Amino acid sequence: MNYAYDSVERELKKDLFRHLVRAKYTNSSEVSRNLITQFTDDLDEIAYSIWFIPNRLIYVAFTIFFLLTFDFNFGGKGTILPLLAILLGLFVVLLVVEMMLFKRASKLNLAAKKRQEEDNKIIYERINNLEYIKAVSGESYEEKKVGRQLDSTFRQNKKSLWYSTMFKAIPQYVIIPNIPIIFMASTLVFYSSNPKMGSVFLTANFVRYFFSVRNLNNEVNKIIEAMLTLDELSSSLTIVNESAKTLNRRVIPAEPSTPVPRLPFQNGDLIFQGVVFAYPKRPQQDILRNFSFTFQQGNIYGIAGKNGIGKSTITKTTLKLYELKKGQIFIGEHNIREIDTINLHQHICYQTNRPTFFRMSIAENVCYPNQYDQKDYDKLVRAAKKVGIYEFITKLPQGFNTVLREGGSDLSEGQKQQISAIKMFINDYDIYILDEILSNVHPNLKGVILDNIFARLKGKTVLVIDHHYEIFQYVNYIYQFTGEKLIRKDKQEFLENN
Ligand SMILES: Nc1ncnc2c1ncn2[C@@H]1O[C@H](COP(=O)(O)OP(=O)(O)OP(=O)(O)O)[C@@H](O)[C@H]1O
Repeated sequence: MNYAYDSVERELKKDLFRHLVRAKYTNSSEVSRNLITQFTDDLDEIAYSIWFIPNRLIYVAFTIFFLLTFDFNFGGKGTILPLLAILLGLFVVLLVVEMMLFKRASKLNLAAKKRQEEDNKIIYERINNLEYIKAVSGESYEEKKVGRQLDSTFRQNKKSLWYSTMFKAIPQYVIIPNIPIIFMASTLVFYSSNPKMGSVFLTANFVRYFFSVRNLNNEVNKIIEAMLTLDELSSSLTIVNESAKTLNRRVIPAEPSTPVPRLPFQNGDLIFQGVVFAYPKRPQQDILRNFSFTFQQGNIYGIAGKNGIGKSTITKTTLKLYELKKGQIFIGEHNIREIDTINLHQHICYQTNRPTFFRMSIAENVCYPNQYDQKDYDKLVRAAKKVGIYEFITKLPQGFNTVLREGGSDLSEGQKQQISAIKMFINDYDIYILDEILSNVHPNLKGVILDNIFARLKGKTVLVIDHHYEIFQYVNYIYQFTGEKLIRKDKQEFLENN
């Protein structure tokens, strides 16, 4: 009874978490992006809708016309011409300043929009795959970091909003409204010489000033509103972060129902360029320290190294389970940062001594994240035979359709490793990472399975990480990992001495 109640509660929490992460985060980020885009577009539109240059030229024409109706010889101290020249000069200066600010504002807006789009792309990708990552690897995938990144995007958005406001609104609503004031002041000087025309001119400028100020007021309100909305979104994000922390984090398998199209890779070279990496929990302790290396397609690399040196970390960074501190990782010409995580995992076969299983059938599990197709059944049978698990599966009541318990707790460790190895035969990957595979399989059987596996992996990029060096007889090169570099070892000598 209690158990049932607990599980219902757990399901609800999972749902809530899913909702918070998927819907809320994504939504907030999108709202913020739309807000910025709409706001900057609004400013553009307003700026152009008031005629920009023609509007200012009309001011000049009117000013000249009105001034010409006044006494040329104002007080015998000179002619109208110097005054006209000053007014025109002032006008040109204002126009140039305005145009410069406008240009700067447009540039800033464009940069802000571009940055926003890039940020969003990365954030969406990470959020959308959060559960997937947890499901396939059990890695926490830096939820807190995603939250922090979102917060900083918000702060940046707010900053760019301020910039665009300063650069666009100042010329628009501070300089331009004040031009009528300048005109009004200059009119007053001549008012006595032609009160009738002076009154008309003063009224016209006053009306213009009134509308400008009213416009300014509306726009300021709009800016304040935008700022408040961003603040609200920002605090709702904090709530999401807090809730996420307290919720049950149990792994939920990502839906394998949407087939992700495979991205064509030119080649399967795996390239590390100046990679610096530390786990988010211990940010000061760099595990990969300026690590650069190219694993070439067609070669099998054996990687040895003492415990905790960072061999598996090479794998985790390749699978994009974490963000790098510095540097880049490429597959062929593609920076993995640009590749969707699920898509990336369709190119990399990651085999470990602790494989993950979901509460779904054996067939579905070994095809994941691709979908199992009935017509692949024969392939499945052939693969199961190659890894020595066919007999066992056929004895199960539903064979390959037997649904496993979450984590595969109804299988022995060796059986889990054998079933997981089926993946290498039914899917076609570019890169294979074999991290202490088949460690629980009986040595006699393990030898046969390894023969089959390495026969299958010809022409691929293969990394073999292991402390049981017998497996290194299958590799082309042996390297010792130090955290900074891979040091080449003589294969024969290594196998003889270890
Ligand atoms: N999720 C994690 N958070 C924090 N530190 C971690 C995490 N995973 C691994 N580490 C640390 O990173 C270092 C490298 O771990 P890694 O698993 O890459 O080593 P390894 O060379 O594969 O070791 P082994 O041969 O024992 O499997 C270790 O010191 C480990 O304690």
